[in-house]
Amino acid sequence: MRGLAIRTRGLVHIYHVKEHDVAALSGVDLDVAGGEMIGLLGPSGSGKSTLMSLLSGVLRPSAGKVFVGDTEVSAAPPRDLDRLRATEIGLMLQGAGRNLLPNTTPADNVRFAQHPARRAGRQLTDPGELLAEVGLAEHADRPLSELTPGGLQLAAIAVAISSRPGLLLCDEPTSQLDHEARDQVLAALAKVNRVYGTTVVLVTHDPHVAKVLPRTVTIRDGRIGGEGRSGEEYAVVTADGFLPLPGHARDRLPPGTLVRLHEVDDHFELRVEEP
Ligand SMILES: Nc1ncnc2c1ncn2[C@@H]1O[C@H](COP(=O)(O)OP(=O)(O)OP(=O)(O)O)[C@@H](O)[C@H]1O
Repeated sequence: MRGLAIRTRGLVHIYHVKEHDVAALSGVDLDVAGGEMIGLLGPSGSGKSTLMSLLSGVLRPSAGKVFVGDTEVSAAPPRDLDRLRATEIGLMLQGAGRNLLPNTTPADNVRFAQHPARRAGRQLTDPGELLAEVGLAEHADRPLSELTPGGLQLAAIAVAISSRPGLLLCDEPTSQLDHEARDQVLAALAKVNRVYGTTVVLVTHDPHVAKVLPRTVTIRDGRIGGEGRSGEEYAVVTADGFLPLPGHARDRLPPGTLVRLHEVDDHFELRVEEP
């Protein structure tokens, strides 16, 4: 039962588009302990999917480093990345269908997904057992077309964990599901995390999902804009000493506002200098 830790330092990613460059991430320092389950939150376009692609080695950062366990993903040669994704990093793309082969069954999908891990010499769990773990025992050999949207998402989870990876990355696993299906998907992910110690990182826009996660990290404008721990919101000091303001404070403290940081007994106070 080993979950892989994540460490990113000074992570920058720039997309080069024809006429201009887009800075999707502008210096992300993120630490996730092995065996944690965290949510990545943030407005559309803030850089969450880019961060997931960098963690899985699908993209290489423009600058900075990504470590997953002992592997420096940001510097690993393609062959090592292929092996890592076949065995140690499970990736669930947004939309169940993108993770599944159509016109087949959940069991066929898991079996197919296990090929690369089998070639890498990994000991593998029986597809039926994996599907039972996520709650799909009765649907293992049914055509995918008979599954509900929630069932398809559970099948996608089984595919993503088919090699028993140490890290599971899920992009919006509960989007477009009704409440019951959302809770089943969340329960399946929590089980993978709890029973196998797999580190789980999931992107979500759903406040309900964010609320039930022990830790959330909010990405804003390509940086870590804050963290939530058991429902409490925190700002996070960056490696170079910056402190991003939480969204609600930003509205009241426009750029250029002068503030003073006072140390008072055992805490700090932020005082706004009146113009
Ligand atoms: N392939 C690409 N080429 C150019 N720009 C891109 C590309 N992918 C993302 N971007 C830009 O990078 C920034 C971050 O995008 P990203 O998809 O990582 O954000 P996101 O937080 O995942 O958004 P969403 O919640 O809408 O999925 C955005 O400005 C986006 O337009």
